Amino acid sequence: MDGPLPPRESAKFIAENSRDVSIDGGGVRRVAELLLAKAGSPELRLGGWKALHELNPRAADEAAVNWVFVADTLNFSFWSEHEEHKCLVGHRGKTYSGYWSLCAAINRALDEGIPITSASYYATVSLDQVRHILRSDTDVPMPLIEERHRILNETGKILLEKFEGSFLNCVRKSEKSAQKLMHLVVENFPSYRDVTEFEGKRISFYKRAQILVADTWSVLEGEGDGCFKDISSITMFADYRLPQVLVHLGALKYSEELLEKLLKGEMLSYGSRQEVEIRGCSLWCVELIRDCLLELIEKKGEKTSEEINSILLDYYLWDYARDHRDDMKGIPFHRTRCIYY
Ligand SMILES: Nc1nc2c(c(CN[C@H]3C=C[C@H](O)[C@@H]3O)cn2[C@@H]2O[C@H](COP(=O)(O)O)[C@@H](O)[C@H]2O)c(=O)[nH]1
Repeated sequence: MDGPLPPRESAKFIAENSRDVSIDGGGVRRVAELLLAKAGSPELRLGGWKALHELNPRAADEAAVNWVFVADTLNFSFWSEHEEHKCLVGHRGKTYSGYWSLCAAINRALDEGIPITSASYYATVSLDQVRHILRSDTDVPMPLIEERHRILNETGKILLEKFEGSFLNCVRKSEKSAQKLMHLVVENFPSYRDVTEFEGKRISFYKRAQILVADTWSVLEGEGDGCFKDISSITMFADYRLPQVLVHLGALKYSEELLEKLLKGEMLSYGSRQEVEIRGCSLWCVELIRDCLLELIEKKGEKTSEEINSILLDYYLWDYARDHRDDMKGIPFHRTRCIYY
């Protein structure tokens, strides 16, 4: 049986058949114009991954690559029932929520001498130890702790068996191809298989596999083993924040019925029609924004030092969503509880 449609083709197919989610051409252009003003700035450059985020590793060595691997293996489902009542992690004097609470917990464990980024450790780490490592400073634990424990054991064992315990060996097997690395990850690590059905077709988003490739490219600063010749083939990462910010910016629109459902906080199951439409249209929307932005840069005759790709647009929009949390209060994010994003 041949594999699912790749993410970009999946997104195009979904956008062409979507009922409750649509892309707004005028909104796409306005977002591209917003980003044009940022072209060349640190927020839209590869170096921003380290420069703008103090929890990300500074180094570009094997340990840093293995830090990225364990972070992206657990990079899912941080949203809480009530926004004001959520998991928080304090680290070196600052308090972090959401995805950053995971990174803070990883760095806190390393500071405590717990080798959480070593496969030989997390392949057999116990549930109680994982509860301790990911502990919250509030009475709200990080969601899906049992799943995180199961995935750590499963992933650690595979990394030991197939890649001598280091994700850098998996990166080297990709021979500097982002696509090959993405496929190596989904073929070998079951928790990364973000695949579902839409209108009778098998489709894929591979959100965590794609962000793993992107973060590997970023932590290696696009050099050496991280110099992926096809890095621009990686799409944005279909999570629950990007749709929210794209709706806020007017590039994506929900039907009345869907908006009402989301405002009530109703859950959407992974793989349900509306959840797939939200993720697929968001992905396709960012592809259109990138095309429009590259056109505007071309027209302006501006040569940006680095090629703008969907990864850098995604990072920018995700950080934008973080920085504009209050402005976005009226726009609901979709609530799906799963291990894929
Ligand atoms: N599309 C997209 N989704 C991303 C990220 C990241 C972290 N990447 C940062 C790290 C280094 C780089 O500099 C990036 O800035 C996490 N997520 C997803 O968001 C959700 C968590 O959201 P909240 O509850 O607000 O923390 C959850 O689904 C998580 O999987 C991204 O970049 N793009």
